[in-house]
Amino acid sequence: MNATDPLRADGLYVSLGGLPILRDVSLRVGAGEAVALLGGNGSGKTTLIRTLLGLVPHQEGTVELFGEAVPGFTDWSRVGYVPQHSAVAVANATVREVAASGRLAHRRPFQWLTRADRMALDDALAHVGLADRKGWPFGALSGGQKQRVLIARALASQPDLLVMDEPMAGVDLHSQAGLARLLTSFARDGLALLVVLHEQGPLAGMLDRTITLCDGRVVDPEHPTAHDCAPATPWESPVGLSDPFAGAIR
Ligand SMILES: Nc1ncnc2c1ncn2[C@@H]1O[C@H](COP(=O)(O)OP(=O)(O)OP(=O)(O)O)[C@@H](O)[C@H]1O
Repeated sequence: MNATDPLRADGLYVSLGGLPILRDVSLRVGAGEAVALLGGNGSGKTTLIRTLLGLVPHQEGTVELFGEAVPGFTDWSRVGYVPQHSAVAVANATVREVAASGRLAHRRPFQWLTRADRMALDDALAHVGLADRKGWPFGALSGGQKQRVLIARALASQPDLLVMDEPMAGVDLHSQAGLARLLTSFARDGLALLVVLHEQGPLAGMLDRTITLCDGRVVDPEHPTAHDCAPATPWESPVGLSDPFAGAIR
């Protein structure tokens, strides 16, 4: 265990709207480590990463980024965050403007982009294969392209820790494989990665560990059945029809 791990959380409890959402959650991500956060719908994955980034307050426990307690941590240029793209609505901004917001923690307010800013931006957009879409309105992109812009935004900050919430959602298989190769090379250079996934998919080969949440708790890999968190069974029609619209009035 290293006191300056990019990310550490111990004994986190979080409630929202009076309901317990996270219970006694502890985890760490070391430099160069790639960790996947798995779990069913509503198990608390998004709440956990938002708590780790100080966006949701925790009632008990501790969070540390690079050895500094959250809240109180200030060096946000070291942290990249890719939210679910559906959570971002900036229809009138261009692709470049959205990606440039990833450089804010490096810059003074109201200053032009420096050469270093422009190079980091161009690199990030090239990495996600969107260099030729710089001037497009963000709102005109497909869901998968938006997701890639948000990844570029996080990469533009040249982070030491990258936290991603379902980055592959809506991204086509070819781009997923490209992103997996990119993240593998960044991890080799020391990037710490925490990524929420529904399935490991193309990232499986680069993951060092997985952490599974069930009902707001980390599932103990030694006793995985301690809570009833079997994967959800496929949806079945109550009348036994395989096509959910088969009984609709036409
Ligand atoms: N602001 C809120 N107020 C009350 N309850 C909330 C709030 N945000 C989330 N929750 C609840 O917390 C639980 C965990 O939600 P969360 O979004 O963290 O799960 P998740 O594992 O990311 O789910 P999914 O895979 O479907 O995205 C859910 O039951 C959700 O309804």
